[in-house]
Amino acid sequence: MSTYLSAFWSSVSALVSRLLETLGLQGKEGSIVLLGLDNAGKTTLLHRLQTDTIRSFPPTDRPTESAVAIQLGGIQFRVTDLGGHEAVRHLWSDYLTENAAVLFVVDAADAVRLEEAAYELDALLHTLDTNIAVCVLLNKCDLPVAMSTATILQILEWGRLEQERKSKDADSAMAIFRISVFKGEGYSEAFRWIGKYL
Ligand SMILES: Nc1nc2c(ncn2[C@@H]2O[C@H](COP(=O)(O)OP(=O)(O)OP(=O)(O)O)[C@@H](O)[C@H]2O)c(=O)[nH]1
Ligand SMILES: [Mg+2]
Repeated sequence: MSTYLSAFWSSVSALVSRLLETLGLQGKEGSIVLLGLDNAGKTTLLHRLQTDTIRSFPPTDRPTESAVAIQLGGIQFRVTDLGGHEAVRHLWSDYLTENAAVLFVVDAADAVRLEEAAYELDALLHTLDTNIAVCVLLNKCDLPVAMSTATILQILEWGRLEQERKSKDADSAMAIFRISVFKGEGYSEAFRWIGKYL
């Protein structure tokens, strides 16, 4: 019986490996930089990825790098969490190396600061190499006051940002996902997307 079981599991794992290979995700490694305004939820996300638990953190002042194995895609990511408050945003540019992808986290429930987030995203895209994939995460979608995607896209001027990047490089990649770190929703899809560009 146990021989049957172990044969079964080894064929399941072979099947999963083949599937990941087909998806181009097997054995991949990449580095990701977490950016976005202070209080967006970057450190909470990194901690959830590492431990699948939620806890609170003081604002990040020093960049923190962690290796995180994302189970879903079978990809090993190195994630660097940077502080988002204004005084430390100048550090962002030091981490935008060519093999990194950017996760830009936005607090979808903070209407007051959405324009500030829009300004920073715009500024980032102006300095960023077009071969660096940019994935915007609209976090805190568990809150009833979270804004609709349509409203956020309009305030971020997403259409213009996309057009400007595409006009510089037709192959440039950017995408946007609604997530809730608290509920554990949305970010697996985002990592799966970003995995294609590492
Ligand atoms: N409702 C809700 N709150 C969240 C979620 N994710 C994070 N938060 C809260 O948002 C606040 C800020 O989280 P942090 O992860 O410290 O934010 P940060 O982006 O790392 O901030 P800096 O380090 O200052 O740049 C905390 O109170 C978190 O508990 C979420 O999915 N839903
Ligand atoms: Mg932080």
